Amino acid sequence: MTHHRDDRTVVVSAPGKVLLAGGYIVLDRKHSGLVFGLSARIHVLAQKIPTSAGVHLSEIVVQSPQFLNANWRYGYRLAPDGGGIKVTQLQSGTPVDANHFIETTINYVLSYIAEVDQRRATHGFEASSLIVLADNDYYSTPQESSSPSSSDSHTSAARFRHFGTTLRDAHKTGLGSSAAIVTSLTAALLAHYLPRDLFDLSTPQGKRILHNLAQVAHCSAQGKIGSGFDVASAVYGSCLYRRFSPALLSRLPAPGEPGFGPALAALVADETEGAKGRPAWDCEIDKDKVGARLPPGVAIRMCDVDCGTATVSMVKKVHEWRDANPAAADEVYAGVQSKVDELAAVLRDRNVAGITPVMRGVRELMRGLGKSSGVPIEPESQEEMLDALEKVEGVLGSVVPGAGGYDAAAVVMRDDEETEARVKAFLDEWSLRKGIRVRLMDVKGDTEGARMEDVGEFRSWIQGDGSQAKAEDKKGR
Ligand SMILES: Nc1ncnc2c1ncn2[C@@H]1O[C@H](COP(=O)(O)OP(=O)(O)OP(=O)(O)O)[C@@H](O)[C@H]1O
Ligand SMILES: C[C@@](O)(CCOP(=O)(O)O)CC(=O)O
Repeated sequence: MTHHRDDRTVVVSAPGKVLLAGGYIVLDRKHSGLVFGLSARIHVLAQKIPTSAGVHLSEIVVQSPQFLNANWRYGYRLAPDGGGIKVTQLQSGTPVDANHFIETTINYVLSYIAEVDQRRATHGFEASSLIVLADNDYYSTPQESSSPSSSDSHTSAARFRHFGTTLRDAHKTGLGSSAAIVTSLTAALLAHYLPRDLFDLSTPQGKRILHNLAQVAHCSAQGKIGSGFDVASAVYGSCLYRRFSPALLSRLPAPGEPGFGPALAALVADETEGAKGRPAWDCEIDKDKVGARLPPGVAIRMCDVDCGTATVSMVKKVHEWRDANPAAADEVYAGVQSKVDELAAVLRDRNVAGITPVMRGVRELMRGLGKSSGVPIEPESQEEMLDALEKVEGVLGSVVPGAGGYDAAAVVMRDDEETEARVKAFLDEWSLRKGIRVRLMDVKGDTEGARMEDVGEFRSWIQGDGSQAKAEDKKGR
């Protein structure tokens, strides 16, 4: 097997998201949503698997060391007739749950790479190891488990907690783990296997490739139900987002089918045509309308409510109501859209006094949409809590973000220790009084999207002696 000089050791991270305003309406291309990236990131480390001389491995191993039984091994082969690279999960020993998001992403990304880098068609892919490390706020921490991840010899162990459960039993906090993992895994594979002239995350072209490919993989894994705002913010960070036409993906053959590889590469490169002969990717990702930073002294924080919400059925019910009541729906959707635009404007213009009235307006309209459609977008329990929370000194506004429901709540508040202490005290008291568990997470709104990380910070996760990482680390800067 030929050694590819490009099989670099890399770490890429992508942020979680919070859709502050525009839930439901952003599913319709006529409208847009205001999404912020979060400081909680999912990191993926990609490295070669060291093998002894003469030993040839042909697999990709993915590990998520913060969870039990979270190791997946994949084999891959070239499918005939341009079907791309077909990936299959290999099982040995204890059966492992399939990880649909990871398997689909590897399938799409290897197929893309084989298409754009012709050397791969002849030499194939060397074995690689991918390690997924999620910032702790993605999951509620079980009270009984506070043990650090893996062995204490890992310097980054405290930073990436072991959750003491399988992924299936983990309690997500709703920060968009699937979009962040699909995005960081896509970028890590691209950066590991491709030379820099074909993929460089620091360039606009690199970000476009990452965005288009991650959207396609995420949509496929998710069953094409989302607007894609979460992948857009995982790549670009905070933005005003208008979705792409759903028809864009409809002509792509399924992985393994004849013509899949070339069709995927053309779609990612945006060489296919959409409506009226325009490029197929018609999404709009506007960072200028949101501003490069939050107003000084203002933070977006998240409260973990530790309950789940069934987003898919909520979307279905809202759409049923909209289809049955088009005139009323148009009016509510237009109202929400004007609040989306106003909120983006007050944040961009650093108009701190303007935040409270606009956010109240967002809540009122979303509550109305929920009541009309019979969907608990801002359920009474959340309404009561947010009303009380907004009375805490330093809180500027709050909202049940995204699809709403019983998941996390977002709070826009003064970014100082006194306000944080007051909010924490309020949530402690509220939890006690209501017999629930609500807590302020460490995560904050952050405008940056996917980025290459310093490999040196992840040295303890590198297999072998880490010397390759040291060399790459120097090269990368
Ligand atoms: N740390 C991880 N390691 C491996 N896979 C993960 C990890 N975190 C999430 N995933 C993948 O993402 C899936 C969760 O995606 P799902 O869309 O249900 O949640 P989400 O994106 O966090 O939802 P929300 O938008 O409500 O925040 C998991 O089933 C798994 O496939
Ligand atoms: C309801 C919807 O508009 C937002 C869902 O957001 P979240 O997953 O609850 O953060 C769906 C979507 O845009 O994909």
